[in-house]
Amino acid sequence: MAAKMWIVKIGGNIIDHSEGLSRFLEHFANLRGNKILVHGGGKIATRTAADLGIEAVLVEGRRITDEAMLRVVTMVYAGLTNKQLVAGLQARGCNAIGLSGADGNTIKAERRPVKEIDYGFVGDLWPGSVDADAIATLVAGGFTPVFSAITHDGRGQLLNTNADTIASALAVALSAKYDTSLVYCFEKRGVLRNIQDDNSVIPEIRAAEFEQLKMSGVIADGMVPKLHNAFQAIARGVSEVCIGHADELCLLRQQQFGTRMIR
Ligand SMILES: Nc1ncnc2c1ncn2[C@@H]1O[C@H](COP(=O)(O)OP(=O)(O)O)[C@@H](O)[C@H]1O
Ligand SMILES: CC(=O)N[C@@H](CCC(=O)OP(=O)(O)O)C(=O)O
Repeated sequence: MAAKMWIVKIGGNIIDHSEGLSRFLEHFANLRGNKILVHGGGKIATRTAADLGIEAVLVEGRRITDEAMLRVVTMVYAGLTNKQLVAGLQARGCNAIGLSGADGNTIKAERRPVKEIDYGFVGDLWPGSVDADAIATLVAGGFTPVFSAITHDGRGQLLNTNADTIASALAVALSAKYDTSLVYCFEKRGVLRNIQDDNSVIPEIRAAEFEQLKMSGVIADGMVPKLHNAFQAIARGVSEVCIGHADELCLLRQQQFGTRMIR
């Protein structure tokens, strides 16, 4: 039987709160089996850009990334945030190694083609984007990779890539080698039937129900692309995808964590 691999993604709201982040890092460090952490940090990038007099523009949840914004997101995601997470995990006995997609050529992207909107230096992934062999070598060496939302095109250009998409692509690629679970951690207890009610967690969502929940407005905003990535992963062979609160990561093993996606 293939060895277990957990791909865990944390969103910007968790990274932004030091106490919640400490609790999450503790849970993640204690998670048994092979594991990879993927992080965003969108809120911090927006704040840092504002401090530098650069306005953030997001279209359908994707950041328009001109040269100045690329410098900011590279500094924030691949720099400060990544290194703080790595240091936090090292302090908890987890041998983390921080990576962008350029490091070890682990994740290659293509600049998003200009249609109605020019997103600038935003990278899209394709099925061959992830070098699963390179990542497996690090994992076999005892390292826990921590991926930021920065990739490259292989021709010297760094690109900003949505962290949920990176997590999904990693899970799909690593499914060929491991029994892979993809876990999205955020600040709510799962996909909620009523966004005002933290106890209205929907335990399971089937692919067929996703459209219906979107149409009725139960699922909105950032949850739409997140679930799209989740179902794409399931459709492409990932064993398990779930979404829940960063504080409840310890419930994963008991299968009591948040919302589970079903094919
Ligand atoms: N039904 C829902 N259940 C939970 N969250 C939802 C739902 N519909 C919309 N959302 C919103 O989706 C957000 C998560 O998406 P996003 O902000 O992109 O997450 P992250 O930055 O953590 O990856 C939540 O903060 C919440 O406001
Ligand atoms: C292209 C694009 O939009 N990239 C994202 C990458 C960070 C991210 O995904 O962060 P969260 O998980 O905190 O949202 C951005 O710059 O916001």
